[in-house]
Amino acid sequence: MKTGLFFGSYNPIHTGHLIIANYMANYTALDEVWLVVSPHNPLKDKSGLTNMYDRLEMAKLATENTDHIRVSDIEFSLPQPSYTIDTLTYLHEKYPGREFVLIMGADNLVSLKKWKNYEVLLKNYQIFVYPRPGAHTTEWEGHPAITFTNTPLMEISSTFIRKAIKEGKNVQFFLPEKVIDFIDGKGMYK
Ligand SMILES: Nc1ncnc2c1ncn2[C@@H]1O[C@H](COP(=O)(O)OP(=O)(O)OP(=O)(O)O)[C@@H](O)[C@H]1O
Ligand SMILES: O=C(O)c1ccc[n+]([C@@H]2O[C@H](COP(=O)([O-])O)[C@@H](O)[C@H]2O)c1
Repeated sequence: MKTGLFFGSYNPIHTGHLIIANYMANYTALDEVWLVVSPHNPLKDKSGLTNMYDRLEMAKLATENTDHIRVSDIEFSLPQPSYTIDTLTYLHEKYPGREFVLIMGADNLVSLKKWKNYEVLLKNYQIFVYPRPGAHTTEWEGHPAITFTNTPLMEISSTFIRKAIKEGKNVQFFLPEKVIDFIDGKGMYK
């Protein structure tokens, strides 16, 4: 079973994430994609980060009726910040029958050399990378662990959405209706 792991803060999950997850789960050699909600990205400041249970709930609401896409809270019970190599080691032990592949945007590949044990990660795992606007990744071209995919480019980010909500703008279609209702109901990002 080839499983793609799409790690993220998902603060909040948006249509960009969902299109990538759909593409990876249904248009590539992967059998499934797990959206792994990370409590705390080690390279990001924790202030301004919505609590992980709300981020998890939004990811679940967004993927309720999707094929081959699941949401994982596996990092909630692991030490923080969330180092991907440690999560992979844990998952490898827990699911010995699965082959895990990492999915990341080119923006994360640009900072990969700052990640904990990134050489071990590259030695033991395949990484599917898709383009993000402004991310320059030429130094990685031809690397045996890295596969660049042809997913569409979408210039949308959680930062953009949080700012738009704060400014009272309409965010319809940037994220699923159910997630918007959840955010409104809790008065988040105001
Ligand atoms: N519009 C998008 N298209 C494709 N991939 C995206 C898009 N937005 C985010 N991603 C990717 O999804 C993963 C999780 O990203 P993350 O949760 O940090 O979202 P983000 O929108 O980049 O958030 P933020 O703006 O808060 O940094 C990362 O690998 C990131 O590259
Ligand atoms: O392992 C690391 O050193 C490491 C460094 C930076 C980011 N990550 C992970 O990469 C994922 C993407 O984070 P984000 O905030 O861009 O969605 C998230 O799961 C982080 O925990 C992991």
